[in-house]
Amino acid sequence: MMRSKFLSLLIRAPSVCRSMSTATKLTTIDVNDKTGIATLTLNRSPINALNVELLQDLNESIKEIEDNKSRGLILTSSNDKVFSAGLDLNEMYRPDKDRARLLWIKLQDVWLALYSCDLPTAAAINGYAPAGGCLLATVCEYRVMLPKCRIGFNETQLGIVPPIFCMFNFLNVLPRRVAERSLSQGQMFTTEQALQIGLVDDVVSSKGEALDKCTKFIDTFAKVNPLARSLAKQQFRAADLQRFQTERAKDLESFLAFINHPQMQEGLGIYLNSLKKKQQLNAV
Ligand SMILES: CCCCC/C=C\C/C=C\CC/C=C/CC(=O)SCCNC(=O)CCNC(=O)[C@H](O)C(C)(C)COP(=O)(O)OP(=O)(O)OC[C@H]1O[C@@H](n2cnc3c(N)ncnc32)[C@H](O)[C@@H]1OP(=O)(O)O
Repeated sequence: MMRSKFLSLLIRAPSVCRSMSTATKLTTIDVNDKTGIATLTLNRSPINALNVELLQDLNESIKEIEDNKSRGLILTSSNDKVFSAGLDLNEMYRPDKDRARLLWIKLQDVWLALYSCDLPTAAAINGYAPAGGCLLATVCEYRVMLPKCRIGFNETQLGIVPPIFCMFNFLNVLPRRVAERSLSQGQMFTTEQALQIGLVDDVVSSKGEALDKCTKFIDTFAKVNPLARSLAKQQFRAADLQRFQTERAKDLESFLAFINHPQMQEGLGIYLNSLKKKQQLNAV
């Protein structure tokens, strides 16, 4: 009797989360001991702009989660309004050349690590996800998003050619025609539009609900052999990965040439200024 009561208490005990990363990092990992699923949280205040250090921490966290044999990976943000603002424009404006090179290499590494990740991946998009933010969300296999946010690749609106990995992500998620049009127009979608075109799988009203939906998605693989699942995923993605490896060095040089172009620098300065001005206007 005592034993069965003890057992039932154990069964009903709330799930316990273990933290795997140190507090000094710009990412945190929480592994739910009950589900075995790791939640990887972007934690660079104020807007999770992707600088060298955040990308480095993301790479290390993804590896840590894979090495610890988690059952799945959920990507989210600690900010309740912004999932990620994309690349940190300050790393590209009047750049330190070595850091700019490192920035792009680390972005490529993060994309590669998530695109080829052995685990099922899901994004709980709890805020705005422009450009690099959209890259992180769409590299995952499943997405849920909070209402009244925006997501998309706005690169062409900024005069930037979206790199090939943006195209791979969109082609995995959207019909080809929609992917091509939205990338070439630099469209930003509202949450509701994103749901309508299939850019996100579901809309939820809170971050907690987003994490629950992502957990449920990862649970759909519970009875599937992990090796078979992972190899099936690799099979779908192999051609993109091969093309990426062939073009990665050229992609890096194009990025560096592009951001070092005087016109691009002028445009970036104006854009950064307009973002700051927006805040000044809000304060008036
Ligand atoms: C085949 C071969 C091809 C090779 C390819 C070749 C070349 C490719 C070349 C280049 C590719 C470069 C790719 C770039 C991808 C990117 O990710 S670029 C980044 C795009 N991101 C944006 O445009 C987002 C802009 N920001 C916003 O829309 C809003 O800030 C927000 C995210 C919606 C948040 O709004 P919120 O109201 O909460 O905050 P604020 O707007 O007040 O911002 C706070 C603070 O942060 C500054 N800021 C905003 N975004 C960025 C950013 N991305 N980087 C750095 N700083 C940013 C903003 O200025 C405020 O600053 P403060 O006033 O000083 O506090």
